[in-house]
Amino acid sequence: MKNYTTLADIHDLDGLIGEARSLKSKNTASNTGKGKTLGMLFFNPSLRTRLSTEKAAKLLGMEVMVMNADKDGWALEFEDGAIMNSDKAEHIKEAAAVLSQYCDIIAVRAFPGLKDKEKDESEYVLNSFKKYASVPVVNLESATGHPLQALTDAMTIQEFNKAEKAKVVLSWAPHPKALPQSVANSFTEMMQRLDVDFVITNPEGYDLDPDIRKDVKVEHDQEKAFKDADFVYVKNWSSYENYGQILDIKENWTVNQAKLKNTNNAKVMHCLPVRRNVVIADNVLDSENSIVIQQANNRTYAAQAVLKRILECRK
Ligand SMILES: CCC[C@H](NC(=O)CCC(=O)O)C(=O)O
Ligand SMILES: NC(=O)OP(=O)(O)O
Repeated sequence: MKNYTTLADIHDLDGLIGEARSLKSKNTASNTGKGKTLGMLFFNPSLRTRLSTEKAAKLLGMEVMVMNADKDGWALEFEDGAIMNSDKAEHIKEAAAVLSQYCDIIAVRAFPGLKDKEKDESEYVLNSFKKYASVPVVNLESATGHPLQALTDAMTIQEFNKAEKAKVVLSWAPHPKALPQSVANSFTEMMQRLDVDFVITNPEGYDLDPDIRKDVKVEHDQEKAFKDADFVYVKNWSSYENYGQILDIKENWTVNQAKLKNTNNAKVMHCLPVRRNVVIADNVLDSENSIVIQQANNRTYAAQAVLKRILECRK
């Protein structure tokens, strides 16, 4: 594994999930990454990704450097050939080349602007780092995907599944802000690689990118979708077809205990952070149905397995 920027970088999914679960059961440090440095750049906030990936790197014996690139770094120019006479102080060409001298792996978080679909879908930040860095690049959530989260989610479903073929439902839920489709996109891609019965439920106007959901069933009636579900993965995303917009939805899509009545006593998942009583009600998050904390714990081991594969590939 050279880079980990999309789920296409995973060629042996069962093996990678197995490695993550094995690392979790051992939970001991190793020297795989001794003398190596992970550099993490955050252009947006984080709790889980920042701390779990740092822990993962340190469990491998790596040094870690973290930077709030949006606050502490120079404003970066990503356009090739730009005449840099305005507010951008440094070109990604120099920034990525210099970082490649300090770090053995560069990891980047850069959310979409949600204003220009084409620009966001170009993944210009992540792909510029891939183009101009001379070391592997890891996606800590980008404009269109969150592959570390999706690997974690697959590992968690495998850990908790009791059904021969689990029914997994990705359910939209409301949110006061316009959020990326990234987590929902990567979860949707990942569920298509697992042997599960996968359904997406969202209001009209919130269908995800058809190139990502392909022929996955989309049910605009949340109650119908929840019937016999073993896992309900809850996440907000802004409209894709009315790009970046929040639409006026009359029905109540907040996931509460009453909505789980027709499920198969479903386990409820969310990548976190979660807006309580807007996205998911307290009576779900504080119940046995919720596995969001166990899910967040798995971020460390998913990241450790990915970093380990990248380091082993560099030997
Ligand atoms: C891992 C999730 C990161 C991000 N979530 C948010 O930006 C939530 C922010 C908020 O609730 O104010 C998202 O939805 O992609
Ligand atoms: N799920 C996730 O990526 O959380 P953070 O945004 O806190 O890193």
